Amino acid sequence: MRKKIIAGNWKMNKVVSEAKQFLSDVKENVPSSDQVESVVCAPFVSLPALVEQAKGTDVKIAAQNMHFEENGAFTGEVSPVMLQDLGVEYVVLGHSERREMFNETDESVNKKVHAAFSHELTPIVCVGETLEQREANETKPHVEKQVKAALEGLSEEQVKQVVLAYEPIWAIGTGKTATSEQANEVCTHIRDVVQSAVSETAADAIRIQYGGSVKPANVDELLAQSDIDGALVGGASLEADSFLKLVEAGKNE
Ligand SMILES: O=C(CO)COP(=O)(O)O
Repeated sequence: MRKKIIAGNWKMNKVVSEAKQFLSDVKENVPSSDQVESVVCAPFVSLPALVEQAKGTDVKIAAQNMHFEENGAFTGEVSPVMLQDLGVEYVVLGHSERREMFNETDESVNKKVHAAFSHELTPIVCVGETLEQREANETKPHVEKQVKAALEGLSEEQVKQVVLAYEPIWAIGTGKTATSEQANEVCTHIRDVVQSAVSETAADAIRIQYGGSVKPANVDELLAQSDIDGALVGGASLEADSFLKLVEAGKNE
């Protein structure tokens, strides 16, 4: 049985004091990490404070991006070495906003996935189609290409630890959630892709989140689907109450 993973992706929101307030509101109230993984994906500037505050609690801290190189002349970038040194445990890679606005490619995502494993960071790799691709019936081939590229060159053991997040771009921040059946259909396809590209064991173990307008009102139905193992949540993860409802839902399924 795959353990559910609920991750709040704050995107470019919250100053450090707000981030600390959020963590103090949730840290004693999240379910045990034996039951569900609760992850907060925060801007770089808040990571040191959040990692400190999360010590000894069931909240895990994630970065929202990183460079693939360990150090060097990359002005403005943050490296996997720096995240590992801080005690960050997860890193979101290849979010559609980064692919669309910051030139993230399948190739750079794959390099970052390898860099994550070299530095004991668990990658949460985002994939998903645009509305145009969905309407042109290109969802499955597009997502398949992204998944295969992201996992290229990983060992079976590493693939088992990856978290994939299926986020249809047309459902992000729009209030339009994919129906749970639509979401599950693509997540099932992703698992089939992992099975044929890697192995049945890897496909059974890998966790696949859904993301795109997830909120307390629709999370139960999404998590009840056969191939959805969690949620990557933007807007509805910003308030402590709402985040707590989402992680509780992960526990119940
Ligand atoms: O992009 C997302 C999470 O990474 C989804 O954002 P929303 O939950 O705000 O639609």
